[in-house]
Amino acid sequence: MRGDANEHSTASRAVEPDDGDAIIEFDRVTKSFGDTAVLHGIDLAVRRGEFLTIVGRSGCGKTTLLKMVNALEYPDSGRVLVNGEEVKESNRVELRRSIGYVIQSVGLFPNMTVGRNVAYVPRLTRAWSKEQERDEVARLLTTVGLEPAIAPRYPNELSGGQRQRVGIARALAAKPLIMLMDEPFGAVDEITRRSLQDELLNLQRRLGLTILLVTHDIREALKLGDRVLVMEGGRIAQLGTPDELVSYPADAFVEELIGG
Ligand SMILES: Nc1ncnc2c1ncn2[C@@H]1O[C@H](COP(=O)(O)OP(=O)(O)OP(=O)(O)O)[C@@H](O)[C@H]1O
Repeated sequence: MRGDANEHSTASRAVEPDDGDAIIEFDRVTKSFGDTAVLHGIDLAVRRGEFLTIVGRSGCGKTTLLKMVNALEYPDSGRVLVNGEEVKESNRVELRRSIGYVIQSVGLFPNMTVGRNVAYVPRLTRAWSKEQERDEVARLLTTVGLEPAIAPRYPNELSGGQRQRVGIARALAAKPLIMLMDEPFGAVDEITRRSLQDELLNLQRRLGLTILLVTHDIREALKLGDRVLVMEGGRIAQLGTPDELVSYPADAFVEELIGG
């Protein structure tokens, strides 16, 4: 999708919510917490198989936007649709199981081995037989660049980068079509971060995943995103390909972000 000649040619044009290929749609979504308005009428369509990165200052509403996709937050007005179905009307448990969610801080279950962590959702849904479980866990650990031999270890016996990889393997185990990632590489060193980014890009292309990834790091957003959503104060400042953002920043805020 990156570099696609059919990509939107204007720098700040949002995809229309009725885009036929959309897997996630936001339709005039607003959200407040008490007196604080956090999202102001967000219109957004994320395409199937798209890697969308979301960037913006702290508190601009990135996490809230992400949480609306897996029903951790609901809009005050407007609609969020996943696969054409309104999130508000969906079965929350099924929806969450079908969407991978990777966040920086709350990671793995500390009292479970790596293997049990990875197999968590398939165990709940009895998707794997006992024999299958060992093979699938090994395959997933290998997929995210880990030795299958770490399966019996506990999370506190791993490095931060290894834990992040296990978190991604756990999310992948549920065979999600959508992955929501909130600062997934925030706590790892620069070299590990780059290698995790590269592996994630490979995985996304190989599996055709739709990924929404929140980051503070504009370089990460430009590297990973087919499109980048820049948020400012609960609004979309710009939505465009990395090239569009760099060549045609929509306003001074985006320009400063890119420049930095
Ligand atoms: N459950 C909540 N109750 C009250 N206020 C909340 C709640 N969740 C978020 N907020 C507020 O909403 C605003 C947006 O929060 P959000 O987490 O979406 O921002 P963010 O862009 O992800 O920030 P950061 O980059 O710091 O994670 C902030 O002012 C935050 O304090």
